[in-house]
Amino acid sequence: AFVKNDVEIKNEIKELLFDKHVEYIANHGNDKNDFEYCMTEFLRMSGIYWGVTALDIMNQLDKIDRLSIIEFIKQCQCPITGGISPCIGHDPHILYTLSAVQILCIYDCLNEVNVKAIAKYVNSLQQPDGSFFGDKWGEVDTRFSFCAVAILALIDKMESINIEKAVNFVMSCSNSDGGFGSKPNAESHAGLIYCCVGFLSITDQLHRLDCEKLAWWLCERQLPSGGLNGRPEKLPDVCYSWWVLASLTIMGRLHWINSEKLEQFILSCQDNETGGFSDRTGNLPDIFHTLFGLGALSLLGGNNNLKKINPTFCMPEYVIERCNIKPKSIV
Ligand SMILES: COc1ccc(S(=O)(=O)N2Cc3cc(C#N)ccc3N(Cc3cncn3C)C[C@H]2Cc2ccccc2)cc1
Ligand SMILES: [Zn+2]
Repeated sequence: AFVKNDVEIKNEIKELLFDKHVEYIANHGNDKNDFEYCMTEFLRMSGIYWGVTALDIMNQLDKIDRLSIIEFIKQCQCPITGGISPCIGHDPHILYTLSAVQILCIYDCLNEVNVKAIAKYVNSLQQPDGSFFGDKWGEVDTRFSFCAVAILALIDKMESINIEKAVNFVMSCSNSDGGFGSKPNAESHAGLIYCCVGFLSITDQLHRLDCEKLAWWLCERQLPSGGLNGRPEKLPDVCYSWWVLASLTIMGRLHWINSEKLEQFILSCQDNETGGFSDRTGNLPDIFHTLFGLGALSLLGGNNNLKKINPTFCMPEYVIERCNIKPKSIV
C-alpha cells in the first residue's frame, strides 16, 4: 500500500560498503576547487569532525593528515574571545568550537589550543535565563546548550557556567508530547530532542525526562520503509536514524525500534558508486549523512566491524573513556 511521506527502497544493498566509505571520506576535501567543497566552507570545522569521527569508528584514522588538521584548528581559535571559527577568517561560534574540541580529543591533543580561553568563551555566551547564544549575534537554541556542556565536559571545566540555570532553561523547552524544541513552546523535533537528552545525560539530570512518553514519540518516527523521520508527516532521512537512536539508547529503550527494518533503510542510503551515505535512497551522498549513517549502524550493533560510538557525544567510545568522562544513560 502507498504510504504518504515515505520512500520505496529501490536498491537492496545488503552489506556495508566499508572500503568505499573509507575512500569517499579520505578523498572528500582533496579537490579544493570542487564546488561542493567551496560552498561548505562555512561548516569546514564540522565537516572535518564528521570525517575524522567516521574514519575512526572504521578504524582508518591514519587515512587523513593529523598534523595539518591540528594546524588548521590552531589558526581558527580567536585570540580575543577564545572561540573557534568554522574556517580561517570566519567568526567564532559555539557549534564549531565543539567540533574543534571533539577533533582534538580524538587526536588526544587538547593542549594544542588555549583551553582556559575556550571555557571563558562558553561562559560569555550564557544568558541570565540560563540559555546560550551561538555567537555574538545572539541566536538562542537548545543546540547551543548541548554544545556548551559537551565542550566543558570534554575540557573538564564544567564549573565555568551556571549548570542549574542551564538545566532549568532546557527543561523550559520541553513539550507536552515529551519532546523538546529549540526554544520554549517550539515544536518537538528529533534533532533537538537529541541535543536536550544529550544535555541531560552530561548534566546527570535524565530523571527529569518523561521517558515513556518521549520514547513512544521517537518510535512513532519509524515508517513502513524502516526509515525514521524527524517530525510527523516528514520524509525519512538517515540522519534522523542517529538523532532518534542515540536518544533511545541514552534512555535505555533502543530495543523499542524495529532494528532490522531500520538497518535495511540505512544500508539503502549508501552510494555504491562513490561510497558515502545520502539522506535517503537515490540522493547524493555527503559527509554529514555518512557519519550519521555509520554512527547509527554502530549503535545498532551487528557484525559490521565498526567501533562502538558514544550516543551522547557522537564520538568513539574509547575516546570518551580516555577523557575519563561518564555521560549518563538509563539502563
Ligand atoms: C545541503 O544543504 C545544507 C543545509 C544545511 C546545512 S547546515 O545548516 O550546515 N546543517 C548541517 C548539514 C551538513 C550537510 C553536509 N555535508 C548536509 C546537510 C546538513 N543539514 C541539512 C539537512 C540534513 N538532513 C536534512 N537536511 C535538510 C543539517 C544542518 C543543521 C545541522 C548542523 C549541525 C549539526 C546538525 C544539524 C548544510 C547544508
Ligand atoms: Zn538528514
